[in-house]
Amino acid sequence: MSKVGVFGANGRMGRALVQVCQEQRLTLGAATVRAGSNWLGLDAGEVAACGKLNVPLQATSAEALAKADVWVDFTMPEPMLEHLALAVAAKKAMVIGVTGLTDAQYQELQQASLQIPIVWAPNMSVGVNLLLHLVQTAAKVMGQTADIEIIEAHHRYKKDAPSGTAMAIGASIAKTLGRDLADCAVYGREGMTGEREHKTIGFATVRGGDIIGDHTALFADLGERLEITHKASSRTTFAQGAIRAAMWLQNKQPGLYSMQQVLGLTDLN
Ligand SMILES: NC(=O)C1=CN([C@@H]2O[C@H](COP(=O)(O)OP(=O)(O)OC[C@H]3O[C@@H](n4cnc5c(N)ncnc54)[C@H](OP(=O)(O)O)[C@@H]3O)[C@@H](O)[C@H]2O)C=CC1
Ligand SMILES: O=C(O)C1=N[C@H](C(=O)O)C[C@H](O)C1
Repeated sequence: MSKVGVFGANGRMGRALVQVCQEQRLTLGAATVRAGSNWLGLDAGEVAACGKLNVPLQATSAEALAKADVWVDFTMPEPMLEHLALAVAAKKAMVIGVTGLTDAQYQELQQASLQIPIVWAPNMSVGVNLLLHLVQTAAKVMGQTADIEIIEAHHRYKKDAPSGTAMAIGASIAKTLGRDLADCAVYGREGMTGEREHKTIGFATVRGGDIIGDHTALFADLGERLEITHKASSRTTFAQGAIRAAMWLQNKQPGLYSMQQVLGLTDLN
């Protein structure tokens, strides 16, 4: 069984990942935090409130990477790319949940996947990955006449917008309708915007409190509307998905794999 390593183990998702490793009796090989962090040396299990695991939080380094077989990263784009370079050098598999990547950053991730196996997904929950299929069916049936809007809500601490999941929903719908999301996306509206342009896909972002993550794809036509909504009520759902991906990566060849592949959802449509 692979030993799991967690980058950013003091973060919201980092702590959820340590908890899930403990619940599933997996071996947490190492857990890292940024160099100079106040959390250095604390026990990863105690920080995650799941009991002492005798895994001290350490700074990310080649030495730390050697302690696990597969590394999970829910940090931020820039540190994630630094972690990725270390993983490539050490030939370690990676599960990456970081969102808000620029095109150039995503291309770096793709390049790294020529050398190591990587799962990257903006949302690791089963429900959202199913939703990504359901919206394709809705788009096929209603997408030519309905107005399509994607609404997402997250906690006050979230740094990127729209969420990575909202972007993936938009991309999935646009692809089904033969549209280019870069051309048809509208990110928020203000002032005298004029009437809605029919073939656009709108995005609305809500930020507040401790909302874990809500996403709605709205297909609004004249006389009726369809709303497909997913609401996460715990970060555990994302962490369980990530750990499932980590186990799935065992003995995989280098490549960039999706959560759809991990969950066996690739031939639903
Ligand atoms: N794919 C999915 O299913 C999900 C994806 N996410 C994504 O995961 C990411 C993290 O979310 P969340 O856990 O809420 O965020 P947090 O802010 O709670 O955690 C971020 C972690 O990254 C570390 N970090 C940030 N900047 C740096 C840096 N420059 N160098 C080293 N470490 C750094 C933080 O360390 P420090 O405390 O020292 O700053 C912390 O450990 C986001 O991109 C989010 O969108 C979230 C949930 C689900
Ligand atoms: O930052 C978060 O919290 C989340 N981010 C992901 C995203 O940007 O889609 C997934 C999830 O909704 C939680």
